[in-house]
Amino acid sequence: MGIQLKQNGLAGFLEPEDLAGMAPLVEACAGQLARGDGLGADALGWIELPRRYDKAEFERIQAAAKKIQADSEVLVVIGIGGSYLGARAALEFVHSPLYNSRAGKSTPDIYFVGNNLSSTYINEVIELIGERDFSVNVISKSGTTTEPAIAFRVFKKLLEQKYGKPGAARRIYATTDREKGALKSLADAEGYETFVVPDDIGGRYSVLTAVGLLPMAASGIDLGAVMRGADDARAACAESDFSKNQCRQYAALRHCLFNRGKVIEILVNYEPRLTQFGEWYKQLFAESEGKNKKGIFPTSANFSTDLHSIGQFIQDGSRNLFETVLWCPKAERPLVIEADEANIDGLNFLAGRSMQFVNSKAYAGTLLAHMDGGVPNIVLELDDIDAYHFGYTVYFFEMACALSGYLFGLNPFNQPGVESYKTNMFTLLHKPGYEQGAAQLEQRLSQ
Ligand SMILES: O=P(O)(O)OC[C@H]1O[C@](O)(CO)[C@@H](O)[C@@H]1O
Repeated sequence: MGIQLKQNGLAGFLEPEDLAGMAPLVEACAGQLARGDGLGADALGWIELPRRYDKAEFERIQAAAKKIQADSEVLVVIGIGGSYLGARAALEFVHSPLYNSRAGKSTPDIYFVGNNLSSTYINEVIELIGERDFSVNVISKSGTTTEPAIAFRVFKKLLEQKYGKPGAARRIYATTDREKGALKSLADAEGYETFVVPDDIGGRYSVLTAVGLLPMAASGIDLGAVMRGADDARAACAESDFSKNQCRQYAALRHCLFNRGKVIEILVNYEPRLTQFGEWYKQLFAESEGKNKKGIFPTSANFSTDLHSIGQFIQDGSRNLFETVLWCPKAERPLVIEADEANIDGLNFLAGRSMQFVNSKAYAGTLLAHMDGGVPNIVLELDDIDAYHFGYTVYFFEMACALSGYLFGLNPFNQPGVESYKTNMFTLLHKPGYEQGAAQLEQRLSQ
């Protein structure tokens, strides 16, 4: 159960001493995290979360999910960044990227909005909801982020038109700060049920709080299994013997590769259910590591799909890449390739083979080809792609990311760089308090 780290894709790129040499540094970082005396120490609530989560709130989340399932055909989840990526990843990881279209499903369709500024997208979601009953889960730790705030205005109004103000209030669930922020004030004033993003857990580390758990529960995901997976990962990631701690080894290996000029990590999967997990991973590592002109640039690829697009570059382009492959040998729903009498497509050599067998050869063949092309591969093997492994994998990456940030000497729990675009956008929008400098920005744009 859990994740197995495989290093055969590193042969020829790293020596055993490389890993051994990193061990004391990683151990020192792990010690700082455990003692809480490193950078960003006020944001370490995620470390013990799988065993110390608020059980009363957990019950309330499940009760709210039951109510949503009973009175809504659609749940609109409003949030951006860490306030939506984890829930979306969970939905696809545990159910399917085709979750909303599944025949005979008794849980609500789930649409994610407030994660862009496209009016076309919002209008399309409104059309998709149509006359159906719906509820809204608005999620924002700060309670002030522009994208979800605009989307919430739209969907709040729709709910109020359809159900009246008190009826709408019974269909709005707000996940936000315990005390402060515009969303908390609004929720208190209007009487929405609220859930908490704990003070000591940052947005991108919040998927195992109400932020991710309410949408997961509404979709029928077994929250107990998610938290069991996360707690098993917590125990495995705390293992003091470096040779048995796969999370610490992963953090060490990616840092060794960075030191060899491999400054881009591609998180690869061979299963469409993992595509959104790649999106969640990108925010986790990019906001945590990408600062002070340091860090490994995180990106993701979906194979074999992307072998037919960016595969060329990975094989043969600039040699500053490494891959971390999330591989699951099992297919939850197998499919056997049948013989065909005419065999015009020449595929009868595969007759009787499972599609997963072909997938496994694509994985093995690609691993070797990319190694031959100069791209080292770390493999993280999952036994299954289910609720338990979602919790496990989330925690494993959260810990690896925190360790990696400390290895770079960074605070992995802030994101000061995200403010620059916001400041410019607010200035250009003439938001009160941001008027200064508008003319200068407009002049630069007109050049
Ligand atoms: O939950 P909030 O406060 O709306 O923030 C959403 C996202 O925006 C960011 O703060 C970046 O602007 C992310 O770190 C965060 O996950």
